[in-house]
Amino acid sequence: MRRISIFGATGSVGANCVDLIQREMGSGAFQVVALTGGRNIARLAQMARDLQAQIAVTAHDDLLGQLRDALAGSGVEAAAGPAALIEAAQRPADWVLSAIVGAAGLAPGLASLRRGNILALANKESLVCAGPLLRNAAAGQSATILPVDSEHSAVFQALGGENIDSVKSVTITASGGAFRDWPLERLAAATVAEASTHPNWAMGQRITIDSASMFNKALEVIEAKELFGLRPDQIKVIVHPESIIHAMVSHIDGGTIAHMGAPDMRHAIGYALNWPNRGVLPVADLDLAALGRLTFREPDETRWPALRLAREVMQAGGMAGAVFNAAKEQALDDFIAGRMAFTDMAPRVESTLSALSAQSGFSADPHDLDTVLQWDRAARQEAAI
Ligand SMILES: NC(=O)C1=CN([C@@H]2O[C@H](COP(=O)(O)OP(=O)(O)OC[C@H]3O[C@@H](n4cnc5c(N)ncnc54)[C@H](OP(=O)(O)O)[C@@H]3O)[C@@H](O)[C@H]2O)C=CC1
Ligand SMILES: CC(=O)[C@@H](O)[C@H](O)COP(=O)(O)O
Ligand SMILES: [Mn+2]
Repeated sequence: MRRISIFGATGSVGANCVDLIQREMGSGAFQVVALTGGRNIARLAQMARDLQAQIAVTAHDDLLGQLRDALAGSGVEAAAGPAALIEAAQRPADWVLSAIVGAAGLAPGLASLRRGNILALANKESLVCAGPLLRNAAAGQSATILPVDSEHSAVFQALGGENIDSVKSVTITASGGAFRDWPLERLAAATVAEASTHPNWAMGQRITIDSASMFNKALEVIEAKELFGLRPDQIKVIVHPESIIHAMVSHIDGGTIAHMGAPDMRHAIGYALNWPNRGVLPVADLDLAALGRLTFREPDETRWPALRLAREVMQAGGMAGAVFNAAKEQALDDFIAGRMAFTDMAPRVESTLSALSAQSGFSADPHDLDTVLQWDRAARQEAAI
């Protein structure tokens, strides 16, 4: 029996995980400790009831009353606010899913690693902001970070525990997102609704827009560096519109191992949930003959400047990742609110990186949570319109 907690249970990744757990209810395989959410109180309470969680936590203090009412008579504890999220992360558990969106996922994920749990990490932003902090926390407690992001789960599986020294390069695939085939001159007028439609994956709105701008892939390149200890020049991106191959690991002996599967996050989540074993998952089998062919193309960095920015961020090191992510989150907020054009997001992130680098370089200590959060705040302020 595995004790599990899900941070960001009400989101797209969280709900996929809840779906997998629900299918096992009654088998005694899992005991649910904590489920957390944000504003979707009805969904959080229903999940907590269905999974008989010990505690349900909303990130928002002002929603505690609503959550308590929704859980009345269920026996599930209710709590609210950032401190309650940390307290939930510190509860004894064997496996914790980090699926809050954005840098807000960093502190609970860190608290969970410091408790020595297995952290199944969908929240790529925390590695981009504070990779060394998380890696140190994991090493100090003999805790494990398991990738849940589909490309990184694919790399992990393709590596199969082999020595990273035998790896020549790692290629992660990019669908190209909503605007892959749009004429460049149309992009400035792209609407939020248009950017919020993904060709292959069903995901939350923020990551879907990040796929269209390729900021998602930019974050993932940095995530790959932090997770696998790769040099920046070893990490490649290729546009693969079908999203069937998720990543490829190329070895020094000329062999390349590709990981393939239907674009369904329940594979990567379920792989982490069953690790180090494998279990049957509700994921469609591949039918390659029906697919007919798989296609690939080089990413065009005029269309997707975020990829160049990711390389510059890795080169700069230190707090550049935290600034990059925070500026991107702010620009995304402004795009979603209608204050910024789609094509202004990357220039805004670039100018924020330049401004903060000019002030003090990026050389602060990335091993300290408060310092990371200070840089995050400064970057949001600088990036805001
Ligand atoms: N969706 C996908 O398939 C994939 C997602 N990822 C990564 O996984 C993470 C989650 O993505 P996704 O599921 O799409 O996101 P969603 O927007 O669907 O869900 C986000 C979750 O985080 C909660 N939340 C939002 N803001 C806060 C906050 N400030 N504090 C605490 N909780 C908060 C939401 O609560 P509520 O909705 O109740 O307000 C919800 O539970 C992201 O880091 C993303 O990059 C990685 C690979 C694939
Ligand atoms: C499912 C997943 O892992 C997403 O991060 C996905 O990769 C997004 O698709 P893009 O390749 O369009 O960014
Ligand atoms: Mn991904």
